[in-house]
Parts: sequence; C-alpha cells; structure tokens
Amino acid sequence: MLSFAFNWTKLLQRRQPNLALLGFQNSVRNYKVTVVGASGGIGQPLSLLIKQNPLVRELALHDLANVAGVGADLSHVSTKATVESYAGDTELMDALRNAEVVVVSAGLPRKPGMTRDQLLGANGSIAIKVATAVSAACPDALLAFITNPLNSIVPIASEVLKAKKAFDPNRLFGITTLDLVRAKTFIADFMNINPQDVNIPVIGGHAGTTILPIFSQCKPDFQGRDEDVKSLTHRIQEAGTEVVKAKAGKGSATLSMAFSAAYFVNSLLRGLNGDENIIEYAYVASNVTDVPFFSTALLLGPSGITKNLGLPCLREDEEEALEKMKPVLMQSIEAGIDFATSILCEEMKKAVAK
Ligand SMILES: NC(=O)c1ccc[n+]([C@@H]2O[C@H](COP(=O)([O-])OP(=O)(O)OC[C@H]3O[C@@H](n4cnc5c(N)ncnc54)[C@H](O)[C@@H]3O)[C@@H](O)[C@H]2O)c1
Ligand SMILES: O=C(O)C[C@H](O)C(=O)O
Repeated sequence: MLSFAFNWTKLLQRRQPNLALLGFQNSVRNYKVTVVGASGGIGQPLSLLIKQNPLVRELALHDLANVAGVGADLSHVSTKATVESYAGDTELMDALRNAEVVVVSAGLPRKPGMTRDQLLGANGSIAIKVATAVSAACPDALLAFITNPLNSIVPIASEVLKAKKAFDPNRLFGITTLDLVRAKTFIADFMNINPQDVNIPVIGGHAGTTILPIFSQCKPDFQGRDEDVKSLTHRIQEAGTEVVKAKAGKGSATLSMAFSAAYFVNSLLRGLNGDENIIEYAYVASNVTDVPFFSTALLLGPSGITKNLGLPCLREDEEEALEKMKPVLMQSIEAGIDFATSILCEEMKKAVAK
C-alpha cells in the first residue's frame, strides 16, 4: 500500500499466480487506459506516467482540443503502449471503447479564493457527459475521477450510471491518493524520515475538514505533540489551497496529482491483473458510515473493489472529527445528487418531447 517508488522492472519480473493458472505463466496481461482531459495540466504528465506502465497496451487520450499534438509527442516515447488521440465530444465514445480503466481529469481547476464546491456547475456537466459515454462504450471499465469537486462528482457519476443501468459500486472511484501522498510527505518532513516509510490512513472525502488523517494509526508512530497533530492535519486539509495560492491564478496541483493518479491507476491495473494484496484508499459508494460516499482502504482485484476494509481504529478526537465532517460531506453529496437529478430530468423531458 502506497509505497511510491515505481519499480517497473520488478513488476514485470513478478510471477503472476492467477495468470499462471490460465497458462500465461510469467506474463502479464495488457490493458487499454483512457485519459479524459489528457491535454490539461494533470492530463499531460499523467499520460506520460501511464505511457511508462508495462501493464498498458493502449493509451487513449481524449480532450476537447490540442490533443493531437500531445498524442504525437507521447507516441515517440519508447515504451510498448500505443497512443491514440481523440478530440471533442464526437470522439469520446471511440476513445472509451474497450477501455478497461478510464481516468478523468477533465474540468476546470480552482482559482485563488474559490472553494472546490464552486466548480460544481462547470465540472458536474462534464462528469455527466463522461459517465453517460462510459455506460454506453465501456460499462465494465473501472472509472476513476480526479475532477473537482470530487465529493460531489462521484455521486453525480453514480446517479448517471444508475439511470443508465450500468452502476457497479465496485467500479467507480474518486481518487484521493494525493491526500495520502501529502500526509506521508509532511509527516516524513516533520519526523525527518523517508516519506516512503510513512503509512497513515486518510479517510472521508477530498475537501477541507472532510480530509481526515488518522494520526493514531500512523506507522511509524507519530512522534509529536497534540499541537503538531493539529497543525499537520490542517496543512494536509488545506494543501490544495496552498498550491492554488502559490500558482496565483494559473491552476491547482498538477504534478503531484499526476504522480498520485498514476500510482492509483497502476494499483487498479495490478488488481485487474490478479496481483494480490493491492490496497488503496479511494472515495467510493460506501456503507462503512452513514454517509453514502466515503474514502477508506479498499482491497482491489480483477473486478475493481474486492472488499471495503472499513474504518481504521479511531481515537476519541478522531471520532469527534469524523462526526463533525459527516454533515459537511453529506451536503456536497446531496448537491451532486440534486445536480445530476435535475440534468437527467431535463434529458428525459427532452426525449419525451421529441
Ligand atoms: N482529486 C484531486 O486530488 C485533484 C487534484 C488536483 C486537481 N484536481 C481537479 O482536476 C481537474 C483538472 O485540473 P487541471 O489542472 O488538469 O485543469 P486544466 O484546465 O489544466 O485541464 C483540464 C482539461 O480538461 C479538458 N476538458 C474540459 N472539458 C472537457 C470535456 N468535456 N471533455 C474532455 N476534456 C475536457 C480541458 O480542455 C483541459 O485540457 C480540476 O477539476 C481540478 O480541480 C483534483
Ligand atoms: O485544491 C484544488 O483545488 C485541487 C485539488 O483538489 C488539490 O487538493 O490539490
């Protein structure tokens, strides 16, 4: 779980027990991955990282514009994945057809002073478009969103997939890996150790206080005072805003997000490939708490989520933080569901009127 050194050679050399049973001894399967939003700030470095993944057979890049150039550039990288570019709404279905994993970074980023929730109007429509196309072109794909406001976008996509009779809660994800990456980095910095040696659960959602790092379960044990836990928790919760401010109107986190999403996509692919003990945190449909979407540790496998591993043990202050965050998270979930319902109703009215 979350050891962030990509060791592709080791991955390739690894014996694949499940595949061996199928007669594919010492080989790995190869997958098609589609990146929607591929020419954006996250999309480009993410596509470069995915292009280097030996589990990828085909990398489909989709964006509204400027994607042919990104595709031509990336296609010269000497790794086995082939690259295809698709531009505009009319080519979205082609980009998605036969994809096993779809990762979506399409959408506006925040500007200084904005909350993620303020992106709902613009980015909610994109989530509806992509989820609709996925339901028709590749309903069995694992669909992973990066687009904000993540706390609302995943509920929106789930409403669309339900309406299209293509919802499988084990195949829909909101990528929260960046929160874990940041937690590891900031804690390692504080304790003067290697970030790769830090493991800490980060649960909930992906905005402000809904991002809840569980210091009581930090490994190695967190060495600091209560004030340090408070200030590091605040920094992890507000790290996105730290980057938005530093970029001063030129977008939000892109490189650390690409790193995090590439890591998450690799874990999805390893799960599909039959690798064992693949555990990642992600924001998914959940009955772990009374909030219907929540991020906890997930065991990944050949059909997406094999098992939700539930809440970690919580200290009293962490229990309190969880209770406080639930209504905040619930508000964003309801906003997403309302948004999706109103658009879906409009669509149905139009279809009836035709
Ligand atoms: N989950 C997280 O932890 C996390 C972290 C960072 C950023 N984000 C979010 O990721 C999103 C993208 O950020 P970015 O910095 O890459 O933004 P960006 O503006 O640089 O790129 C977005 C890309 O999406 C494309 N796009 C817009 N509508 C599209 C559509 N209908 N179909 C296909 N492509 C479309 C744009 O053309 C652009 O290339 C934002 O919503 C941001 O808030 C999430
Ligand atoms: O903060 C943002 O708007 C982008 C992203 O959600 C982040 O956490 O960096």
